[in-house]
Order: sequence, then C-alpha cells, then structure tokens
Amino acid sequence: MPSPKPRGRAVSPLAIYDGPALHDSLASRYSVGRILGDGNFAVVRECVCRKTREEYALKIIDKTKCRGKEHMIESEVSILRQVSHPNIVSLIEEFHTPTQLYLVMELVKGGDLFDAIASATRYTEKDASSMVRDLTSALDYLHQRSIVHRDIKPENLLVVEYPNDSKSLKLGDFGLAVEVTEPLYTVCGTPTYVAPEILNESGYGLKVDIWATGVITYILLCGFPPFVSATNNQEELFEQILRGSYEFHSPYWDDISDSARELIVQMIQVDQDKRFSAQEVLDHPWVSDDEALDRNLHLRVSHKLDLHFDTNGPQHKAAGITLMAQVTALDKEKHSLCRESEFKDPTSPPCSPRLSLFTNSSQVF
Ligand SMILES: Nc1ncnc2c1ncn2[C@@H]1O[C@H](COP(=O)(O)OP(=O)(O)OP(=O)(O)O)[C@@H](O)[C@H]1O
Repeated sequence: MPSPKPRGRAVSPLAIYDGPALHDSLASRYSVGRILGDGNFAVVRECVCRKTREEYALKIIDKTKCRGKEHMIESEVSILRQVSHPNIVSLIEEFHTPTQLYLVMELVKGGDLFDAIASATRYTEKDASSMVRDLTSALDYLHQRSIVHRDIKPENLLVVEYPNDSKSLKLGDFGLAVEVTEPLYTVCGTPTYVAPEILNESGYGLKVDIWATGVITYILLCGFPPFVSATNNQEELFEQILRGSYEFHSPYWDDISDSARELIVQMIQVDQDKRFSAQEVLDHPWVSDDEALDRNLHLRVSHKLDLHFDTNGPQHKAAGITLMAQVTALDKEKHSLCRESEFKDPTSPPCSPRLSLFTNSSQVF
C-alpha cells in the first residue's frame, strides 16, 4: 500500500532569498527561501521547484570552508547518490560552482526526533519502538551496502508527519558516512553517542552505528543519556563509554519493559562481536513484535529531555548545530579545538548546548 502523503505539502510563499548569488540553472529551476537549519559548512534552506511547485530542502555547502576536507563532501554526495530508502532523506539533484555545492533534497518538515516527542501529547514505548525500527531499517540498508553513517544522533533524525498523526523518521546528514572496506581508525562522532572502539582506536566498522542507536533508544525511554559526566568532564565521559558502564536508574526505568532493557543491553555492548547487528535489532521482539508497552511516558520523558538537551526553538537549534559541528569531527585536532574554546570564551557553552546541558545537569538523576 502506498504510504499517505506527508502533512504540510501545500506550497507556502517563500521568504525573499537574501543569501549569496545562486548557481544560474538552480535559480532558474527553484525559488529559494528561508533557512531551515545550519551546520559548520552548510546552510539548509527551503526551496520550491518553479515548474511543479513541489517543496524541497536546499543544502548549500560552502566549499571554501572545507579546504582539506573535500573528500568528505565527495563521500557525502557519492553515498547520497547511491542510496534510496524510505527512512533516508533522498537527494533529488545537485549543482556545483567553484565555491558552492548545492544539494536539492527531499524536504522533511516535522523537525527532529526530540521535537516530535516534545510536541506529542501521548508518547509510549510503542512510539519509541517504531522510531527505533525506522532508524534501524535505514541502518540495515546502509550496512548491507557496507556504508557506515558515523554520526547517528537525534539531530540527524528528521520526522515526517502524516495527516493521520502517524510519523516516520528519515536519516540525514551523511557528512561523515563512508564505505567500509577495512577497519577505520579516524576518531570522529559526537561524544554522547560515540562507540568505545572509536575512542580506543582499535579499529571500527559498521557496529558504531548500532552503539549510537542503543544510546538513542536509552534516551527515548527515559529522556537522559546512559553516559554522563557529573562534572562535565569529557575524559570522565569517555572513561564510562570505554568501560560500557551505565545503569537503568530507578525510578525512571521502573516502569519500562524488560524487553526494552534487554535490547539496549545488546546494543550498548562494548565487544563489537557481541553487539547486535542492524538485522538482529529489527528481529528483536521489542521492535518486531508486541513487546513494547502502551503506557504514556510523555510527561516524564519530555521533562527530562528539556533538562538534559536543548529542545528549544529553531534559533536555539541552529546555534546548537553550529557549535555541535565543532565536536562532530572528534579527530584529535578538532577535539582540542573544542576544548580550547571552552577556555577562550567563558560565556560560550563548552561544546554544543545540548551536550553541555546534559553534562551540567546530570546531578538531577
Ligand atoms: N531535508 C531536510 N529537510 C528539512 N530540514 C533539513 C533537511 N536537511 C537538513 N535540515 C535542517 O538543517 C540542519 C543542518 O543540516 P545538516 O545536518 O545536513 O547540515 P551540516 O552542515 O552537515 O550539519 P553538521 O555541521 O551538524 O554536520 C538539520 O539539523 C535540519 O534542521
């Protein structure tokens, strides 16, 4: 059965474009409007195809900001060109100038994973299970093609809302995605979601995405992350991750099903060989059968998400993404850049607002 059309496809008048001059054929085919979000190297704007009046997202990547990292843009685009899956944001077409790369992408209007929880009135284990199923379906598809995403986090999971109030997830931001042909050693990712084998530089592969999915599943059920430094100390956070040391804190986990906990244990597994594959996650009864409970967790989870993450409006989100980008590539150079900035400007948050908020408020457990 074809899936229902997403909500909100009616064409709204676009705000006047005030950015740098656009590629000629892009400008002749699309009218470009307001900013939807931004990152370190890219701005994402809404746009409308002049011919069909269909809305899209336009990701404008500033090549001049990516000197020395051109291979990352090439990798992002070449992977996006290859993939086609209902839970992955699709690339429609691309335009190049010497300084800019324009990617016309499917528009996803429902905000990110945390927005979806915050805006719901009812939110249950079943909703969380369906989000995990969507994410893992995308990962299973990528992993079967030996592609690792390497930046699985709530900000990169965009939500499609349908008229019958159902939702589905689309995975975006393939900026760190690569094809795995041999063990990888580049230290990258986002601290809360980073797998131990990335930190200990022992060589890693596809399973780092499953670790991050385990961390997200944990957060989806209680509103705070499994690994937190009470003193906002990144070394301490990494120690916990390396040991795989986390708990299902009472009372927050008292009402959560054993099945959900059991699945999380299989995903947040330090030993990569013992850690579930995407297919094993999809086959787990909490995801595939009826073991996810129907109890409303909304008040409790959204309250904790507010305390631990920056779940405010788009302007906060945009700021969060900009800063998050400083730690996105956690290679040693960037890692120390992030730590330097902690000390240079005492008024700015240490890393991303989301990151710093959860580490600062970990004592609320
Ligand atoms: N297809 C889309 N539809 C709607 N909004 C989108 C879409 N793609 C991206 N966005 C918005 O733009 C933001 C930035 O996009 P994206 O993460 O792809 O950029 P980036 O520069 O690669 O980010 P980062 O520096 O964090 O890696 C997203 O967090 C989201 O809010």
